[in-house]
Amino acid sequence: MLRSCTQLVKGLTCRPSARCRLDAVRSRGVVDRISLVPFSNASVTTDCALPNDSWSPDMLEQFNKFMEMTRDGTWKRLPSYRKFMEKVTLGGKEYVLKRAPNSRFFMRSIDKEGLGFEYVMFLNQAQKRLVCLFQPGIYLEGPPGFAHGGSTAAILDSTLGGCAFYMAGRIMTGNLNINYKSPIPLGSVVLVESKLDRVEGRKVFMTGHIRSADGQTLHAEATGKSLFVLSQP
Ligand SMILES: CCCCCCCCCC(=O)SCCNC(=O)CCNC(=O)[C@H](O)C(C)(C)COP(=O)(O)OP(=O)(O)OC[C@H]1O[C@@H](n2cnc3c(N)ncnc32)[C@H](O)[C@@H]1OP(=O)(O)O
Repeated sequence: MLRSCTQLVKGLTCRPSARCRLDAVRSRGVVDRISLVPFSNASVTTDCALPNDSWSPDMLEQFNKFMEMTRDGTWKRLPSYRKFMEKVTLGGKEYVLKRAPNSRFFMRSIDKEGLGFEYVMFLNQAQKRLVCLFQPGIYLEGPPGFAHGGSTAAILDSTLGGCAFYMAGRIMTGNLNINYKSPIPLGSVVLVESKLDRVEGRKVFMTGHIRSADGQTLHAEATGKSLFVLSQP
């Protein structure tokens, strides 16, 4: 656990409090082509894709590495909220997404930091890639000490779906094929990689995999049959 993220988040300053306010991160490295408007309720508008005290040194190291790559604009950090966005501007067109008043975005539904899905996503539009740094918390347990396969599917779905969304438009998951290769230890840091393979009409084909942060272990892979279907125009 961290004492403070002041020293660990390279080039950025924040108060050494439980909730770091990384304004410097918020103001850069965020997707500009697409505008996402979160709900106005303060309890759900905190950007969760920023370091908090539950992040391990390995998670921070990976975060710093990707933040460095946002400097020249090739990679963008994606903000993330407890409630999903209410408006999306995509390719100049605005979509209003109606949500139930007390609903939560599934991936951010556990309030206490570090217990559920801790993650941050980075998008590379030129390469049609989205990478997610993921640290599974103890509420995601399946086999003793390891992440539940459903949580692995959820982070793959969100990463591949996010990539399909940012690269192609509004989608629904039609089919997600996963081969589970090696269990993911709770509290470890893994890299979830996704890439847009091809678009055929309304079908968006994606590939992806999950590796340990050191690259040595392949935890899971999503095959080329994984399919996201674009909404009807
Ligand atoms: C930054 C964070 C971003 C977060 C991203 C969030 C990602 C999470 C996304 C989700 O969790 S979505 C929720 C889970 N998914 C669903 O509940 C979807 C349920 N299924 C449906 O709503 C519909 O079946 C679907 C929209 C997927 C497709 O129905 P449509 O009536 O719009 O399309 P249609 O059935 O006409 O199929 C269009 C094409 O896709 C093909 N297709 C559809 N489903 C398929 C399937 N399962 N396997 C293979 N092909 C499929 C279909 O054959 C056809 O191909 P062709 O154009 O070549 O004829």
